[in-house]
Amino acid sequence: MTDLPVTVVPVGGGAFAPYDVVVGRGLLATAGQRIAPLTRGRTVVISDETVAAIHGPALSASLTAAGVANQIIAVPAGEGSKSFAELERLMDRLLEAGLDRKDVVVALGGGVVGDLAGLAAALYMRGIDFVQVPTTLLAQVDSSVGGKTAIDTPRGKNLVGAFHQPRLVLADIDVLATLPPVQLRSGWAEVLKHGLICDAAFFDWLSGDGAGGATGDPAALERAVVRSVEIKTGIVGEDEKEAGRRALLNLGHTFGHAVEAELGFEEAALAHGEAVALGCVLAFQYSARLGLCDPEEVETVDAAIAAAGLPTRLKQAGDFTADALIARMAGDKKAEGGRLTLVIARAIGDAFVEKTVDAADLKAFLQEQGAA
Ligand SMILES: NC(=O)c1ccc[n+]([C@@H]2O[C@H](COP(=O)([O-])OP(=O)(O)OC[C@H]3O[C@@H](n4cnc5c(N)ncnc54)[C@H](O)[C@@H]3O)[C@@H](O)[C@H]2O)c1
Ligand SMILES: O=C(O)C(=O)C[C@@H](O)[C@H](O)[C@H](O)COP(=O)(O)O
Ligand SMILES: [Zn+2]
Repeated sequence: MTDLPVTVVPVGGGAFAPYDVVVGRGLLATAGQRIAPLTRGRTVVISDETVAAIHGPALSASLTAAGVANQIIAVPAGEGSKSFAELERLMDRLLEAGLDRKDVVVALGGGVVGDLAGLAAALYMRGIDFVQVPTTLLAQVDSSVGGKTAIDTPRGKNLVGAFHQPRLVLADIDVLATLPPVQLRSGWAEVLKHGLICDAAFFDWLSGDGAGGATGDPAALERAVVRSVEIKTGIVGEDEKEAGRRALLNLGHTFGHAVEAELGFEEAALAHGEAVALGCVLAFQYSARLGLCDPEEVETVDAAIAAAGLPTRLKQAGDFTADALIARMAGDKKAEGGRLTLVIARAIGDAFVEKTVDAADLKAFLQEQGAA
């Protein structure tokens, strides 16, 4: 096993089997040794074409060295792969590979691969185990942890899915070195979100001394990943299936998902984290409009998000009508009986779920923000 220090964040406390999130450097090279005990000597690695070409060989060699026979199935890179069509192709390839119920699959990639492979694992023979090896910042800080798996439909984001927790998560900070800058920024948005939800001191650090993480500083990235995972696992351990507190992790997402759905998933014009960044600014602006949050706090949020090179204005994402955005928001999974639900905030680090959002007021707000 590697001599490099790692941080192990245990996930548990819920109704699911506990597992570890291991964060550190050089983890890909020793991944085989960590994954081998979970397998019966073989696995299928699910990746996307970009990640498979860059990091597939190292993972494959590590598995082989640990005595785990392996093959890689690669789906096209991008949000378009979170689709029924790609799920069907993937299920068929898993069946063709001859996996049985005791086999384990490994997801090597960003949130798209993790969400798709996780759902495939949840469905394959009614559920087999899977391991997450996240290769984007977003996947390391967020999507690989907590067991939400899903595909999109033209009607909206993540509307078909399952809760299916991984057996193990291996977050190797070194793989982030090959990530395009836009993807680092996108992941940084979910990191900032964690601070905005419940840790003002973390948010201060992210906007100050830790800001280099947004452009790839490995030490800042490692600290940001560890703290994000601690925050997320703390919430998921209490509320796996989003009966209550887990909805906080959706800060920025009701607006963000509406924007993503309006833009379309096939050729996603905006990365998920970019949409979330914009959504967080809108959530804080709306909180100030309701008189809940000090406008100065909104400016601080706006400035930190803009400084990370992330969008803060609706017009930066495209042209939208308020009615279309509200229709999308009403179809969000948090909405109950058609009632709009939003995660808003009293202050940085103090977000809460608001279940009675006035549609007419929200429409006026979106129009003030540039929607038609
Ligand atoms: N399940 C959850 O809890 C959860 C949480 C947050 C986001 N998500 C979902 O995650 C998805 C977004 O994930 P993402 O931002 O990781 O996008 P992604 O998986 O599409 O990856 C972004 C791009 O980076 C490339 N890439 C990945 N790792 C790389 C590396 N190390 N080097 C070079 N290129 C690399 C990919 O090929 C892709 O082109 C969205 O669908 C979102 O809904 C899910
Ligand atoms: O883990 C969660 O819970 C989250 O909400 C994390 C989000 O960042 C993530 O994008 C998630 O996929 C959104 O979930 P959804 O239920 O709104 O589709
Ligand atoms: Zn998200």
